[in-house]
Parts: sequence; structure tokens; C-alpha cells
Amino acid sequence: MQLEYLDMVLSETQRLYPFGGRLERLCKKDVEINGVTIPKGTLVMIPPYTLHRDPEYWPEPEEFRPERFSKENKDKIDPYTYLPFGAGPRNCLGMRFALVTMKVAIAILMQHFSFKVCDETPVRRLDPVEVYHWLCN
Ligand code: HEM
Repeated sequence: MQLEYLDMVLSETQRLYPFGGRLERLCKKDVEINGVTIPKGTLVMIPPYTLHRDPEYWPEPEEFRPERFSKENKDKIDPYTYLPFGAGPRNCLGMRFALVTMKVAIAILMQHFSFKVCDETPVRRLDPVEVYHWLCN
């Protein structure tokens, strides 16, 4: 299934609103990273929501821009700054299945319905601190 632009939209949606609150890894040996020592046995938390909005990696991070994930641009993305499905050997086992399912669902909805924001719909930006509390509590 191609649906190239839908693919870009889904990637950008998951950048702004990653479903997973945090990733965790247990440190298996003492390491030093950028002058910080992480002792063996430490539980390290990786916050995708925060990484996905870091302006160092994502210019104007609050903007919804599917073009970040276009064919020309996506190879420039550091994979460890975009973690909707985690990373490494323990990343999400169902990633491909989940992506295809989301694409099929959206394609069917778009074929049968049209969507628009009504006047009463509150449009607001999410507060990162509020989101952090939803995800972690
Ligand atoms: C949009 C949907 C989904 C999202 C955003 C998602 C996200 C994630 C994330 C962030 C992890 C942790 C990865 C890591 O620690 O590096 C994970 C793990 C996992 N996911 Fe998903 N997931 C989704 C759907 C699914 C589906 C549909 C399945 C199964 C059919 C699935 C099966 C798994 C399994 C088995 C793991 C644990 C892998 C391991 O520990 O080796 N996920 N997922």
C-alpha cells in the first residue's frame, strides 16, 4: 500500500502525539555518556514526547508539517530522535501491522465521510506538562 502522503501525515501525527509515554531500558554495565555516569542497574527513561518536540532536531516543533517525513527529508532524521515505536532489538513488534491498520482505517473513513471543525470545537495546543501527567500517571 503506497498512500505516501497519508504515511507522512501519520508519521507527523505520531511525532506530535506519540502514544507511548516513555521508553525504559535497564543499564547492563557502567557507562559514561557526555560526562554523565550511568551505573549498572539504573533504569533509564527515554521521553519520546520531549524528544519529538526538541527544536534542535525538529525546527518549529509545534507546527504540524507532514513534509518533514517526505522521501527527500526523512533520511535526514536521526532515528533516535523519533521513537513512536521505540528503537533497537526490543522495538515494537507490531509496528508494521499497526501502521497498515491505521492507514486502512483512515482510508475507509475518508472514502465515506468528510470531516470539518465546527464553530464550537475548541482548538487548543496541548500543554506538555499536562500531557506528561496523563502519560505517566
Ligand atoms: C500505533 C500502534 C502502536 C504503537 C504506537 C506501539 C508502540 C510501542 C512502543 C513504543 C513499544 C516499546 C518499544 C521499545 O521499548 O523500544 C512497543 C512494544 C511492543 N509492541 Fe507496540 N505499538 C503499537 C501497536 C502494536 C501492535 C498492533 C502490536 C501487536 C500486534 C504491538 C506489539 C508490541 C510488542 C509485542 C512489544 C514489545 C516488544 C519487545 O519488548 O520486544 N504493538 N510498542
